[in-house]
Amino acid sequence: MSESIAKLADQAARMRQELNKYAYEYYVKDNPTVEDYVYDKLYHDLVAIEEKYPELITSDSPTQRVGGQVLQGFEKVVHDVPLYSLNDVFTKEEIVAFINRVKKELGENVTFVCELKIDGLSITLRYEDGLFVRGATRGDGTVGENITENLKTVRSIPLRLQEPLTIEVRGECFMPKKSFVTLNEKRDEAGQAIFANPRNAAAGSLRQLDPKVTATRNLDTFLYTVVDFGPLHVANQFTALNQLENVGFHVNHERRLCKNVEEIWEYIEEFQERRTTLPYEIDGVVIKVNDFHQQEELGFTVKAPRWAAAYKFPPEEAQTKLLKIEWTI
Ligand SMILES: NC(=O)c1cc2c(=O)c3cc(F)ccc3oc2nc1N
Repeated sequence: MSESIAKLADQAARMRQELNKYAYEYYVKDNPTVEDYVYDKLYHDLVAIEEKYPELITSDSPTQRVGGQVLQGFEKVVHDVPLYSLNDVFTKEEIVAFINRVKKELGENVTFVCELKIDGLSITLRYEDGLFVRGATRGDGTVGENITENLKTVRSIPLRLQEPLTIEVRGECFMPKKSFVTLNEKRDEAGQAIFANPRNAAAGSLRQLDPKVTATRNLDTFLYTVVDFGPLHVANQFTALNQLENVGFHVNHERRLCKNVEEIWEYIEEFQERRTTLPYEIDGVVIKVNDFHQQEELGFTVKAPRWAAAYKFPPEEAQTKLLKIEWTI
């Protein structure tokens, strides 16, 4: 590589770092430090360099987010570690039973983490030396579909982590409510079938064979699990979530440490109230034992972790029916 090309390569690398930093501030920290036109100008200048010298293009360049070719289909991906589902609970009594069972096995010294249950699609993301190498759907928990090209178009998914980590992380890909309304308005105007809910719209958008279509759907993510938490050097779920955000992932901020059923129920009631005001759909609250060693002690059943429970909100229409019944009595 000649002297001037080497200098250009360095300049392009610095531009990518700057652009990825702006994207992290905007999509992950929700706290942009520059106006959009600054980002757009720098992005435009990087595209100009890469168009002139394609050999300088790297996989983590933001210009590579919207993939090239339309796929014929999705390759199968076998998950080294299965993506389990969660045991659902529907009442406070069932939460009490869950907490009592956990405390019976672990003793009284247990802390729980409550997280919002995002109503999207489970995804798993693999990084090697900090670079995004593969993204897949949950599928049946053991075999999913390789949707890397489509996930690369999701702006909150980092193409390069802030540290050169080799890890696999899991989370939810979802369509924000505002994007869902706009998409359905456009589809309705175009005489196309509209999506029933944001979850279906996200599923339909991730199953597009043409990444250029996925790129228009304004999908977002919240990550919540590190498959092998070794590289992150964290001992519990709460710090794992903080670390996931520090290395570049979008993590939901409404997470809360709870010591007992009362605190858990307080969190549930708060978000049952706030549910309609959130910019994304949730269908409940996930309650997890916080300490990873205690999680390992409890382990898994065939289908679900014994150290977590998903409290499901009553469906909204049922809630209004309930209100009506109370009113007539
Ligand atoms: N939809 C969600 O927002 C959400 C989902 C899961 C899971 O499905 C899940 C499945 C497991 F086997 C273990 C932990 C989990 O944690 C989770 N945490 C969340 N916040």
